[in-house]
Amino acid sequence: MNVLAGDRPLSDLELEEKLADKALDRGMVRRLLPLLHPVRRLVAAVIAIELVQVFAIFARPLLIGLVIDQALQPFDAGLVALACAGLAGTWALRFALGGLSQYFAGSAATELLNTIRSRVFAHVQSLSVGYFDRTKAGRIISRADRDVDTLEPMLIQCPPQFLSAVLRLVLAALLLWAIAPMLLLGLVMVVPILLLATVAFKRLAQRSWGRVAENRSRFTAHLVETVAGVRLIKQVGREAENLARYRGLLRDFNTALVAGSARSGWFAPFTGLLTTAGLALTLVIGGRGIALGTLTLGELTQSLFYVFLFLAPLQEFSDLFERFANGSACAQRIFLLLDTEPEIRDTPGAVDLPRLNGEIHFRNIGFGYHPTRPVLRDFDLRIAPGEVLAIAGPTGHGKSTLVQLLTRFYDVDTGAVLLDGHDIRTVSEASLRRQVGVVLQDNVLFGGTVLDNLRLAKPEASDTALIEAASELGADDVLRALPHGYHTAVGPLGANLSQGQRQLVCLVRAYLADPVVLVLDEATSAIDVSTERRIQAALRRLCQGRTALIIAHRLATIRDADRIAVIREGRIVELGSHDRLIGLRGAYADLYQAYSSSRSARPF
Ligand SMILES: Nc1ncnc2c1ncn2[C@@H]1O[C@H](COP(=O)(O)OP(=O)(O)OP(=O)(O)O)[C@@H](O)[C@H]1O
Repeated sequence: MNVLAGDRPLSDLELEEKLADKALDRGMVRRLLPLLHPVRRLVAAVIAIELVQVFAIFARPLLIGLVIDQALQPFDAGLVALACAGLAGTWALRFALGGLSQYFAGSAATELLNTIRSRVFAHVQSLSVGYFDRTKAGRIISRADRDVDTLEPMLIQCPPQFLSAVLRLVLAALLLWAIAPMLLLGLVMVVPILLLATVAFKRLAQRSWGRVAENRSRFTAHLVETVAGVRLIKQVGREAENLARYRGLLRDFNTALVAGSARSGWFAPFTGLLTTAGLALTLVIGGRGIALGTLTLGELTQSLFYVFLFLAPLQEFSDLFERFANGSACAQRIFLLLDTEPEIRDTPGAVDLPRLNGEIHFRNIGFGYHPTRPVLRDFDLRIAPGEVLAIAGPTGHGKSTLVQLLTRFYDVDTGAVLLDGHDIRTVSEASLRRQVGVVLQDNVLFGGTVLDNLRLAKPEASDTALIEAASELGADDVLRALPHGYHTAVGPLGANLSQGQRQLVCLVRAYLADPVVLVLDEATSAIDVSTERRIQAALRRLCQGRTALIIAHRLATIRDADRIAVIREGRIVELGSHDRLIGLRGAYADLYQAYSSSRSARPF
């Protein structure tokens, strides 16, 4: 587990991510736009409201200019009152439309985020087991959760704000031009400096926020691993080291955040400086206009408002770009996840597996999780229909790998896995999973009651049918004795149940699914003698009439098996019944002897 491993080189996947960053940047906008399609009407409504607000904003300087030039000398109370009412009206409009705009934006955000979340979720679920073996859970969670959240400001808030800013900029420029072209020309001098700075800023910010998001996913991944492995961490007393590693990751995150913020931080004061310069220029040019009689006081006052309205959008661009940079960095990471293809998927002509007799053939298999480290070599094993075959052997020699291959969680490198002569790569995954039942060591249960978990295997079954199946397998009295019997909530991943109870639920679940081929990786942890007996009885009943491949850790299971295959370094070294293998006095006899002398319930 990486929680305990400390620093490690980047995995292939992470390197791949870094390389992919650049390539994705180009096509990203093209890929983001379709995401807005379902909420386009809501976004259009927000944009329309923003634009109406812009006109309300521009009415204010016009009204103030009007009062200064035409209602003060001589004083015209009617015009002043009218202008005041107009000003009040613009604010009332702002409040009313502000609420409406929030409502539309909120609805669009909810719909958009739910769509993206569901898409990411569905995609994650479709990925092959190998991806989850290689990728930290926290990294996936960070993408599906926080990265998706970060898309919302970019996709929903940025477009209306951007358009509003552009409109304010253009209108202010036109009005300044209309009052006195010189006023606009003076201001325009600062624009190229601002544009250049904005482009440079966007580049810097995007890189910085990409780094921030990556560092965030690292410490989330560490947190998720710690939660999953908390028992192990406590057991080996590595809390302090683990905390130190977490702090290190937080430090990296904060360093990236501070660097990102520092880079973003200079932009606002810089644009503020340009605004002040713009105001000063307007005052100088406008003051001269008043002195020459080409400009009225009301027009100069209006112009000062327009300077703000012209330059404020340029400042807002910094915030918009920051959100865009942050959002696009997250979008890249989400697209990278969405672009990850499942390694195992149905081939184009995949057919449904017909009802099997149950013959399994591992035909000259070669396989390794990494190309340079083979786990199984020239592995050839035939299991007859209805036969129960136990696999025994030292740890790490490839027993569970056979399960991974038979269930097609991984594909073989060479050779083939055949079921009744069908290469499992040529049949549909769904039909394969229907006929190959699996009970794995970790005995995973989902939140809900015992009945909910049993029903996973047979959704249409009544409660009575589910309980009947448990009785047939001899698990009824154990499950009935739970605090609320079959209605007991099993807790997260079945944590409220003992290991033995969990195992029984899983065996009943497999029984209900009624597969032709059963693959069982026996749990290794200790359980009490009476539960152990029940499990053995349930197992015997479960195997009746099915072909069973059992990674056996218990003596009783091995003895009950029709044949035993002993595996060493990915090859079969002995194959036969218990009595025959004992007679050989070879590897199996040694393993058996080791068990007998240790008197442990789990020799292998
Ligand atoms: N997902 C994986 N990615 C990379 N290597 C793996 C993976 N799973 C297993 N291995 C490696 O493959 C080899 C065989 O593992 P396997 O789980 O098949 O052993 P096993 O005989 O079932 O052991 P055990 O009795 O302890 O369960 C081991 O060296 C193991 O480290």
